[in-house]
Amino acid sequence: MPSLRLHHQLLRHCRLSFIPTSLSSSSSSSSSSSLITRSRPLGSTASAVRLMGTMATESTPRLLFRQLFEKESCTYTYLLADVGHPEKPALLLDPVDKTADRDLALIRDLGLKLIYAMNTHVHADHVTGTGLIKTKMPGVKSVISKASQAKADHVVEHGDKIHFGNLFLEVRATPGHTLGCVTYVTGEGPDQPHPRMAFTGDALLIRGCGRTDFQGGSSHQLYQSVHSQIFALPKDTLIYPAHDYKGFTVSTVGEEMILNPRLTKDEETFTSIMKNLNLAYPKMIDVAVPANLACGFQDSTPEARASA
Ligand SMILES: N[C@@H](CCC(=O)N[C@@H](CSS)C(=O)NCC(=O)O)C(=O)O
Repeated sequence: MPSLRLHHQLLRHCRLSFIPTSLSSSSSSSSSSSLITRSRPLGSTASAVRLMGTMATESTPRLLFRQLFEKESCTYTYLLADVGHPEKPALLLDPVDKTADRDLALIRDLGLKLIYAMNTHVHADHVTGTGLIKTKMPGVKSVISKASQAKADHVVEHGDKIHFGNLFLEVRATPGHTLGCVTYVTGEGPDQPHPRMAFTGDALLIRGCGRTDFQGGSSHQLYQSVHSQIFALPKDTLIYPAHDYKGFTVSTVGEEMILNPRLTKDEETFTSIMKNLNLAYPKMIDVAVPANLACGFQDSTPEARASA
């Protein structure tokens, strides 16, 4: 029975806090603990930027994964680390300022080395924890998409790979909720987690999707993004969104392709649904957007931005 199989898959995944990946080590695996690589030519820019020169002995990647919740904005923050690597390099996806201390305490307790604090997009409903984390843990680098036009240490584009230890995330452009939305997907390969995991931000929510009525939103773009970049992933890919308002924690591509009440419709019906959502503007939008364009610093003067 397909629904039962899905249920077992989810249960199995949720019970694992350490996800071992393949025991075989790839001959091409990187020995540095952090790196952002770009497969396309970049003109005069180097095609691979080494962020930390630390050399480590090759080790078996093993994913530590935690889903963390911020209850005021119903935001999920995700912690991922390669605990098979001697440095235990870690990254945080979509941290919130209000829970930054909790997240950093967890990272210290687990003996991880946080290298990236990343955002899927410029959030409108809460202030990102990225700026605060950078001040509290010097050396951490912020990451966001170039299309978001926000300030960060590293701006990434579709196709880039974000390495942490011997694991990596692939960047997929999924505009529509905002112009600069990206989905981060765990890598494909024998040493990478299976099933794959997609961190969809607000592009695809469980049984829903991000609104498209501000910040360069477009229902047409969102529909195309989800269908071409997320629904094209293997059906067992786990969906981890940036928000949930109903108590869901995880879904799969296969499940959303069948059960998502908006994205299973044709594009015209989808557009009409989105036009008639009639949602109130997020309460914090006027504070959050300028702050998040400056890496989460609420003082968005040029001086504050320069020191971000
Ligand atoms: N009430 C909340 C904002 C709720 C909201 O608008 N959520 C966004 C994502 S955060 S910008 C959204 O896209 N929701 C889609 C949906 O269908 O609910 C607040 O005031 O912060």
